[in-house]
Amino acid sequence: MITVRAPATSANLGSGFDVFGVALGRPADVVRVERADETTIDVTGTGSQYIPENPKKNTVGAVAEALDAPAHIRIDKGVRPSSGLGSSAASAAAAALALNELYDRGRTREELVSVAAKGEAVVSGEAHADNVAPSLLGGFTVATDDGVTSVDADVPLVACLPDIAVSTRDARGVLPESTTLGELVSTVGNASTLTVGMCRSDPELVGRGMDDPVVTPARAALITGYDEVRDAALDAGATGVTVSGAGPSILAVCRENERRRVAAAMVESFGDAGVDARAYQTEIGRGATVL
Ligand SMILES: Nc1ncnc2c1ncn2[C@@H]1O[C@H](COP(=O)(O)OP(=O)(O)OP(=O)(O)O)[C@@H](O)[C@H]1O
Ligand SMILES: N[C@@H](CCO)C(=O)O
Repeated sequence: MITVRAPATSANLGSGFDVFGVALGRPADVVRVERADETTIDVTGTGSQYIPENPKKNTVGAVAEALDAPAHIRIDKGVRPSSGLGSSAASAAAAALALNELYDRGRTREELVSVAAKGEAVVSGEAHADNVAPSLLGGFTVATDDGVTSVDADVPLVACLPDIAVSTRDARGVLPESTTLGELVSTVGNASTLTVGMCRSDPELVGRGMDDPVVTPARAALITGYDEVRDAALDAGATGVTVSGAGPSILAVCRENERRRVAAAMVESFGDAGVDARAYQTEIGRGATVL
């Protein structure tokens, strides 16, 4: 039996839609695999009642098929589904690393990114790698059609998860089909600022570089209280705030000693909007680990 812990992740970071991602220190999924003649799946943990155990509908089923590695797979969910914290990707990343070990397939972590992304296609119809890449590799990742690059970064974060669900499929449905040249220039500038900030582990630059004039405004409308929660986080000292992945979680970047204050302000502001929420005070973390 092989057991793997794979972390939650935050994709997009505003200006890096479908490209940027970071691994979070917590929460995480834990996946156990044992060889079997055919794949079966059991799911326990947070939100497990909403997750299909049919291998054709669960992200780990697609991973087992891609690696030709049938197994009994037990998923203990620490990352709530439809959270914007890469829940479906955490299971897929953990399964990819675990099944690679179990069947001695010899794939590198970089090679496993495209395997785990096949799991994401089961959920949203497209094989995005921007959550599975950081969940496997850790740190800050840049996933493009040409492959994945990553860098370790030390940046304090708060991920605030409201008690509402937004599916990736629905959140992609509200996106504009085109953008202006001015918005393109601004997005490239911000994404570049953010990347330099990650290389320097500089929360000021990372926060400033998260601004995005195209995707985030369209999605904010799906999250009750978004504008108020963002303003509360900024007032409490966050250097930047954006929608985490496809939402509804909201991600704030801050300095080390301001995480607690930012987390409290975000939860209180969601409360004022009539929405229960919890905040993870975390940081950019490492990738999946074999336990
Ligand atoms: N192993 C799994 N873990 C979690 N969700 C799964 C899994 N397999 C299939 N799903 C389905 O995927 C959907 C959740 O995925 P979705 O991409 O919408 O959310 P997310 O992974 O939390 O968010 P994001 O990708 O925006 O960070 C739910 O409908 C859930 O039933
Ligand atoms: N980049 C993806 C992440 C969620 O799977 C999106 O924002 O739709």
